[in-house]
Amino acid sequence: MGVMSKPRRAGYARDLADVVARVAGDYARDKRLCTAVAVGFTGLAAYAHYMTSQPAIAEQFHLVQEEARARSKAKRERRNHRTGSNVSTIASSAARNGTPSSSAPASDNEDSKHGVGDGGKALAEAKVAAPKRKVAAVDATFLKRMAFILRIVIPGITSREAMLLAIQTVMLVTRSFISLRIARKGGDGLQAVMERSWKKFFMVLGDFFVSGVAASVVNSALKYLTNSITVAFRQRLTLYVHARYLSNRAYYRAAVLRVGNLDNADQRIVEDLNQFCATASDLFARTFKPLLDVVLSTHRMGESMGYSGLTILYSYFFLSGAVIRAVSPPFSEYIARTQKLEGDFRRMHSRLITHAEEVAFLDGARRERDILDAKLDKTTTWSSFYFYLQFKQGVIDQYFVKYFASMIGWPVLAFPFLADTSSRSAAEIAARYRESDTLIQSASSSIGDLMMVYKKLQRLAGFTARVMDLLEAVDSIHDTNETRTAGAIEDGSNEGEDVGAVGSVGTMVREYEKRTGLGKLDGGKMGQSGGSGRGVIASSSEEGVRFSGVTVYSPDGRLLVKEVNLTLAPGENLFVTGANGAGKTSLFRVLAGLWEPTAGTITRPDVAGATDESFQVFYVPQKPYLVSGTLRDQVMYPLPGDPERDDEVVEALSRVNLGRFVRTSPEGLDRLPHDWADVLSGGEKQRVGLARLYFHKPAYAVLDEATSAINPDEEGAFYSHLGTLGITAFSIAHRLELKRFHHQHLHFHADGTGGWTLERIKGGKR
Ligand SMILES: Nc1ncnc2c1ncn2[C@@H]1O[C@H](COP(=O)(O)OP(=O)(O)OP(=O)(O)O)[C@@H](O)[C@H]1O
Repeated sequence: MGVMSKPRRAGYARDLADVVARVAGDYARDKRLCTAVAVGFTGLAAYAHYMTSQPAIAEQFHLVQEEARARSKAKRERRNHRTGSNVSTIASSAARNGTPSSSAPASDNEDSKHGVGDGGKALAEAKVAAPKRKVAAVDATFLKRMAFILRIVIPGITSREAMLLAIQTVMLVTRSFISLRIARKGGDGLQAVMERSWKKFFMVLGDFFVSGVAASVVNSALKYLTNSITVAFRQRLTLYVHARYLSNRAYYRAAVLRVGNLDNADQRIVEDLNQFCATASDLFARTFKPLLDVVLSTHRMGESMGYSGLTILYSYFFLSGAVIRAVSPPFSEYIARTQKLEGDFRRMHSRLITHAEEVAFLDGARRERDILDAKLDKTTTWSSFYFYLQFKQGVIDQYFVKYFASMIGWPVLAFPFLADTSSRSAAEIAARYRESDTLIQSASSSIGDLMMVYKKLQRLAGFTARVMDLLEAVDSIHDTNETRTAGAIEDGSNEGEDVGAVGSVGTMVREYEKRTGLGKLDGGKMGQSGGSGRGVIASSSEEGVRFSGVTVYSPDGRLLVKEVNLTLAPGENLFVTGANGAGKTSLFRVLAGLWEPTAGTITRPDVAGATDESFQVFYVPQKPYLVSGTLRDQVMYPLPGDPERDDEVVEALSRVNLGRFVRTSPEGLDRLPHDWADVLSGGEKQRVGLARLYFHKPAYAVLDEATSAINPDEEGAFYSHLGTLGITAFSIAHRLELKRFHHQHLHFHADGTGGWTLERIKGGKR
């Protein structure tokens, strides 16, 4: 290319300045537009300034910057220590900076509470050694996670989900072909008008009529299929989680013992899984269709106007896409955080519903409102910040993907026609121009859609992180429990019926971790519950229960009871006393297998016919749990209601003086109020607990202040009936009058040394 002469360059510059001045002048003459723009922009700028200068939102900017700094520092350090021993950098630097680590929010600190004596030390070591969870981002980790989740939601090529995806693929192809035909017919219609051919015009019209019908069916079908895929994915994934969350008491370990760092499990299972599935199935349609449209329209345009202009257009898209992705904030991570805040807010409302009566009695509405408002404030502050970032990013996205792209597309479209020296008729050129115009617009908007897929991907990555955290947590909680079950409790009676099915999934998760090198959650590695888990719970063919040197710590590491030795023959009732918080219930948590003893051995007999631990040691608390269901369901819980056993249910209810509930209600045992907890008085709730005990007739029952709200006159009859049913009672109580129904008395000193005394009760009767 020759060097341009000076006067020529000056001429071009003058022309350019002239064009700019004319465009500006033309714009300025459009008074209405200018006024609207000036007013709108001023309002927007004022609002944005007001929002971003709010201290809470300004604080968010600060925190996010700090986090980004901490993250890149951690990344650098990880690169330096590829061996991976020093992996807690994000958390520690975030903590130093006073910022939460989004990957393991708040719960990092909570974990340290689980340390228990030696066990606590082991936990701390496990925590340091455990690889840090990755933050949500569209990267290799995301792809591995997606591949893993997809294996769950699409279990095989003959599955319903695979079929649905196949039908959707065919529909998407059909939709693209219809679009092509409509573009061609648009050009043909113009040609018919220019040639003044009625016949051709009506043929085009007829074609539009048919294509329109086909397009509307296909469009609706695509929406329907996307929704169906969402539902099918959700069902698979939620069943998968339920199978693990509700086996081996994983829900208890997660909720009460905080194993697995699983916050807001309810929100994750109900909301996040659904959102993930909806985003994933939508993404498929939104990626596949534009991709196909681009390929097909490029091919068609290439035929009519050559490929060189298209190459320029596509290079532009490629480059601007890379730039947009580079300057985009980490929205995936922000979505995960939004979900967490929403979950926290929702949990506070659930608590209010659950404890409505206590709050009302205490007139705690004001305090509750403050708590709820504070949570709302956190959520809305974050959302305002998040949407502001989205707005800023949206301006860049819109301009480069939509408007600047059309500016490049136009000359690409027009040049080949401007330079056309062939003998084609004007009508034919107009028809092809119109067709190419439609195609280039559709290709540009498809590429725009594809570039915007990164946004969807970020959204998906955010939900994927939440979902994968959930899957890893339920798996790790389940696994530690499984190991414990296999190693410590030898009777195998607590194997749930679905454990087999779950086992294969557990293997999948482990394989996934091995393959990907992605670590489990810290809590999962800890292998602890209430104690450090050095003790053993064993079953034997001997009768009775024996505690040998049993030591129990609380989950927050306090010694509750040290080296308890105690043997109880069947039918020998134990009376347990001690100050509040002494550890009375905890000893029986250990007996029931909820917690592990830190040291010692608990031996309990194999109970014939017992299919679950809860049937060996039946727990009756001061405020029994009332399941959602009928009166029959209350008594038969945890078994499902079975009308064939109504006689037994009625007998149990009559024994605890609740027979009138059956007699006075027309629905009898089928009575189903909104919530039994609102219907029954405190004493009646306790009676339901006792009726449940009579119905199940377990070998052992822990009665934890179970008769505190019942007339003391009835307690003699109660203990005597337990004897008749062959139930051995461990009674935790503060009222010494109960002592006479027992044979041994265990007293906890509650002095921090784990001290206790055991005495035989003279003349204890049943
Ligand atoms: N999930 C838990 N996490 C942390 N600490 C716990 C947990 N469960 C119980 N504890 C603590 O363990 C200690 C013993 O609790 P436990 O319920 O055994 O007391 P208790 O003797 O039955 O008391 P009370 O007579 O008041 O019912 C208490 O200090 C309690 O705070």
